[in-house]
Amino acid sequence: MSGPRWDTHLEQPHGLQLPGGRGGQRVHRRLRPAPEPQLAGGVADGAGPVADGAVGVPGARVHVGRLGCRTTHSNGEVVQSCILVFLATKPHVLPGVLQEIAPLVTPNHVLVSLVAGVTLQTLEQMLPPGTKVLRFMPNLPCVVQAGAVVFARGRCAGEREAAVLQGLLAACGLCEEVPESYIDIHTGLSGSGVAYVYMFAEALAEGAVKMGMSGPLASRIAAQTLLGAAKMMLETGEHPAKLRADVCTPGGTTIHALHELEKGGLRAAVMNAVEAGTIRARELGKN
Ligand SMILES: NC(=O)C1=CN([C@@H]2O[C@H](COP(=O)(O)OP(=O)(O)OC[C@H]3O[C@@H](n4cnc5c(N)ncnc54)[C@H](O)[C@@H]3O)[C@@H](O)[C@H]2O)C=CC1
Ligand SMILES: O=C(O)[C@@H]1CCC=N1
Repeated sequence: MSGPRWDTHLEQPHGLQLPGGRGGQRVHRRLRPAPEPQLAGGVADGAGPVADGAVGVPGARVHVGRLGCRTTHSNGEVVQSCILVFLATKPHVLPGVLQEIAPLVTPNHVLVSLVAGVTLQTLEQMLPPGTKVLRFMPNLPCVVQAGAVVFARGRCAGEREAAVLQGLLAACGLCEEVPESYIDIHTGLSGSGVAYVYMFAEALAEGAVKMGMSGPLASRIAAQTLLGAAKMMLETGEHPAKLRADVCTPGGTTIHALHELEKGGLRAAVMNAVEAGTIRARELGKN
C-alpha cells in the first residue's frame, strides 16, 4: 500500500490518531501546540492529518479541533492517513477495532496501544504478521507533565520506534521502557495508583477538618504534603522508610500517628490494592 512512510518521517511523525478518551487525552493534552511542539509541528504544517476515531465525545472533538487536527468517524481513514496510530479504546472495544483496521495495516505502520491488559502478543495476533506494535501505560498526572509512563515493544518494533515513542511520551513525565510483564504491575501501582493517593489525600484533609481546619485549606496542605514528600523521595533517592524514620521524634507526634496507621492496616491495604489492580489488568487482557 502506498501512503506515508514511517521511516522517512520518523523524527517528526506526520499523522497520528490522537485518541479522544480520557486515557488518550491524558497523553495528547501534553502534546498540544506549545512553544516547542513535540508532535504538533507535523500537524500544524499540514503535512498530514491527525485523525481521531473517537469524535463521538464532544469534548474530545473540541479539544483536538483546537490542536488544528482533522477528525473522522472512520478508523479506516485514520490508518490510511497516518503511520503512527494510537489505540485508546476500552479493552472490550479493541478487538472490533483491530478487526476493522487489520486489512489496512502495512509494514510501514506503527501501532501503539494504551489499552489496559491487552498484551503485545494479542495485538500482534490480531494484526498482519510483521506489524510494528508497542504498548504503554500512562497515568492521570501526564496532564500536568508529572506522569509515570512505561512502555514495551513487540517483536517487530525496533530501537527507532522505541526511541520515537519514548521521545513523545517523555513530554508527559517519567517514561521508561520495561519488560512487558511490568506493564500490568505499573497499572496496579501507578495507572490506578493515583486513585489510591487521592483517597489518601482526601482522608488526610478530612482528618484535619475533623480537628477544626477549613476544608479548602486542608486540601491544599494535603496536596502540598504529598508533592513535597514525593519530591524528596525523588531528589534524595532515599528509601521512603529512611525518610519516614527521619520524621519520627522518639515519643513524638509522628510515631503515635504511625502506630494508628499500622493498627488500621494501611501498609497491607495498599499492597493488596496494587496486587488487585495488577491482577485485574491481567484479567482484562484475557477477556
Ligand atoms: N482512565 C485512565 O486513567 C487510564 C486509562 N487507560 C486505558 O485507556 C483506555 C481508554 O480509557 P478511557 O480513556 O478512560 O476511556 P474513555 O471512555 O474516556 O475513552 C474511550 C474512547 O474510545 C472511543 N471509542 C469507542 N468505540 C470506538 C471505536 N469503535 N473506534 C474508535 N474509538 C472508539 C470513545 O469514543 C472514547 O473516546 C482503556 O483501555 C483504559 O484501560 C490507560 C491508562 C490510564
Ligand atoms: O481503571 C482502569 O481500568 C484504567 C487503567 C489504569 C487506570 N485506569
